[in-house]
Amino acid sequence: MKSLGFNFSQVRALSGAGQQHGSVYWKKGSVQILKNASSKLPLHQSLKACFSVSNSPIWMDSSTASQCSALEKAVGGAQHLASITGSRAYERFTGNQIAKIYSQNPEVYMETERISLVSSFAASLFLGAYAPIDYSDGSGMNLLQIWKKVWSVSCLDACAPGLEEKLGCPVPSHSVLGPISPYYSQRYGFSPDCKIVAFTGDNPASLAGMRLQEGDIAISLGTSDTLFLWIQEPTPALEGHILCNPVDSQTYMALLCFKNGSLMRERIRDDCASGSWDEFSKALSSTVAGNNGNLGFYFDVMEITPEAVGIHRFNGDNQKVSDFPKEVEIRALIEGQFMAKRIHAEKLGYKVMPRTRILATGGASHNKKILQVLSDVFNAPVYTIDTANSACLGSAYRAIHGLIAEMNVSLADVVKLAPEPKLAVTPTAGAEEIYCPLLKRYAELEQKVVCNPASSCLAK
Ligand SMILES: Nc1ncnc2c1ncn2[C@@H]1O[C@H](COP(=O)(O)OP(=O)(O)O)[C@@H](O)[C@H]1O
Ligand SMILES: O=C(CO)[C@@H](O)[C@H](O)COP(=O)(O)O
Repeated sequence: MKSLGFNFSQVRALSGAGQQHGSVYWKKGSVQILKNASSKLPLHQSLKACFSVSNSPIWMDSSTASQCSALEKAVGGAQHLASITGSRAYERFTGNQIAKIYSQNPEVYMETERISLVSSFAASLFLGAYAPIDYSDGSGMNLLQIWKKVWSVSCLDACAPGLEEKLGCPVPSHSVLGPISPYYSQRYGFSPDCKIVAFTGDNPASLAGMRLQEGDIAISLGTSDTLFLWIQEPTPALEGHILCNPVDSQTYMALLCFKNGSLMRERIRDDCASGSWDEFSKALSSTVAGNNGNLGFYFDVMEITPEAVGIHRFNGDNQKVSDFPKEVEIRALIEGQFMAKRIHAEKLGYKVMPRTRILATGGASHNKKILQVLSDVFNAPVYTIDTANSACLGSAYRAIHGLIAEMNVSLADVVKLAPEPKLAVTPTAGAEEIYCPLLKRYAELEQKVVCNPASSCLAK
């Protein structure tokens, strides 16, 4: 941006977002190095000795099953943990990741003075000091008591000793953390008055960028697929996550995460469409809604929602088949991914209503043929915003909001002049009649492919 001539001196506030759940481990004494970083050097040179863990765990890590069981046991069971933190124990959630580091490398843990999320890590760079974790991204750790918005002592104690001190106090997501560090004003020309507003997770930032309203459903088609809703009175359950709302601390956000998103679509695109999205889209156009009853489950890696792995194809008579013609495979993948989203959103209590709007974002939301299937499966119109990078736009909105949020101004008021989402596609006539019975079949077949203790996932 500097070499493009961007005028940093005009920036009044900035915020940002990071993939949720990942964690960064700062070595004892690092805060001084961060504070005193020389503006003559790039940050990576000044900070290279600051980290006690060199490979930070990210959300795709699922190696903490034993820590998850221990956490659920320590607090009185999976539902009880969900009632406290909004989610039962998940492998990628930061508390379980920290517990693993502590149990495998206690000396590394003891050497760590601060643990940041990806979001609060990035905020720390701009602040030149350790930035607090915001309530919304903090809800993805299995550590935050989401009702009182304080760390849960029983969860902290179950994960590692002395953890509260290493996490710092969580703050409302709209908090102004302080002015930008001298490093950034000297090196890039920011005004020393530029404010840093708490950073948050990518999905919470997307909720802000899409200006989600109650009743809307947001579907992000990025590396992972996620689905999120704005809710007033959540009931945390054994499936899905409840997070504090990033733009309104009194309300909540429900989130479902599907690990087999774009990477799965890319794999089928490479196998069945010569690696071309155009060819992939043509296959969707050349096949009929409902795929003549053929449907499939495509999980190259262990899925989060539902817990299942492997590729499972069924013909119209519910018989398992080993392959489909290429075009049928492509439609089965996309229909299957969207049917799963609708079924699991409905399990969370969401109902598709006549006024339902689906707001689509993420890389695959550029693809109209994919959006058409989404619209047909949900029988609802799909909208997109000009930029598919809603997490980035949401960070800009949140930065402006942070400057005046204390005056009780809502984010909706701050961004009311921003362009409205654009209608991308509407449901095809007759889609509801096709997908109603298919959704029922998909839900029944899903029961056959999910992992449960009585059956091996891989054997099916
Ligand atoms: N035309 C397209 N059709 C379908 N998927 C696409 C298309 N263009 C990009 N993508 C997908 O978008 C993904 C990236 O989405 P993005 O939202 O940037 O990811 P992230 O969640 O990592 O931020 C890529 O993995 C790619 O598969
Ligand atoms: O784990 C989750 C949400 O719970 C992921 O959605 C991550 O937040 C990162 O997503 P991508 O940006 O890689 O899709």
